[in-house]
Amino acid sequence: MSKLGVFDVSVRYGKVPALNDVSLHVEEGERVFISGPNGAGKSSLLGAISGAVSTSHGRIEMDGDILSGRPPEAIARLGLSMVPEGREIFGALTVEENLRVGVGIRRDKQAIESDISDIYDAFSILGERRHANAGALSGGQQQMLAIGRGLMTNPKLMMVDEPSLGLAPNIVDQVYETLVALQEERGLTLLIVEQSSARAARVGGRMILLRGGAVVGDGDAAEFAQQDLLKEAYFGGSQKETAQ
Ligand SMILES: Nc1ncnc2c1ncn2[C@@H]1O[C@H](COP(=O)(O)OP(=O)(O)OP(=O)(O)O)[C@@H](O)[C@H]1O
Repeated sequence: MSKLGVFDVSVRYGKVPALNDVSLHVEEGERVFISGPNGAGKSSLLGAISGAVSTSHGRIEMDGDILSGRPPEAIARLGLSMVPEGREIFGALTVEENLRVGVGIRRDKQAIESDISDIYDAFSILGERRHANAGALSGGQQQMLAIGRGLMTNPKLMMVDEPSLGLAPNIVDQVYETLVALQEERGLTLLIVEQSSARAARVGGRMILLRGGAVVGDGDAAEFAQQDLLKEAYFGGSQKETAQ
């Protein structure tokens, strides 16, 4: 049984189709990048899995439990965590208050403090700034906080929507390095929206390419990066879709 199974899922916004019969499987402990041009349906896919977006067709399962039709809180309780695009941290709350926002759903209250200290170990800047308002953090620090908050529900599967967005390349390196280390430590399964095949190849993992609401590719991120480099060499920057 796969960790995550998406079976023929469609999403529509009124008359606008966003996903058309998408099927994919993610195995336990895998790191899978979802890539594709703007409007391909990447955020809609993550929204459908997390329960934030309704599906018009199909079925989604995690560890054999059917997620489709359940509200986001119930899906979070089953062990799925979502780090949204734009991070959605609470600027007027402190770093530590942000980390504690989602912990109400946890049953293992005694593990909360040790998880907070693990997050401060992984992202030391968050520990140093634990009493600062989150709104005063840099973009990279806010991304680290969003990931930290995503981990506070002790998920089995974490989805991260465009962690690179708006960050300088060296900060993106730092965010990914820690994300990969945390994944290995915790045996997490990761699904990450990442536009850059080159970046995904450097981090390493599998890549699923969406276009027009459909899966048009599934393989090693390094192969996609290679194809994008070739396309760029032949056609120049105008043909690039996933290379950056
Ligand atoms: N709330 C909404 N209402 C109407 N249409 C929407 C809504 N959200 C997304 N869409 C449309 O659904 C399609 C897929 O959008 P989605 O945001 O899932 O793609 P994406 O690959 O994540 O794009 P981006 O990289 O720009 O974030 C697009 O045509 C988009 O315009």
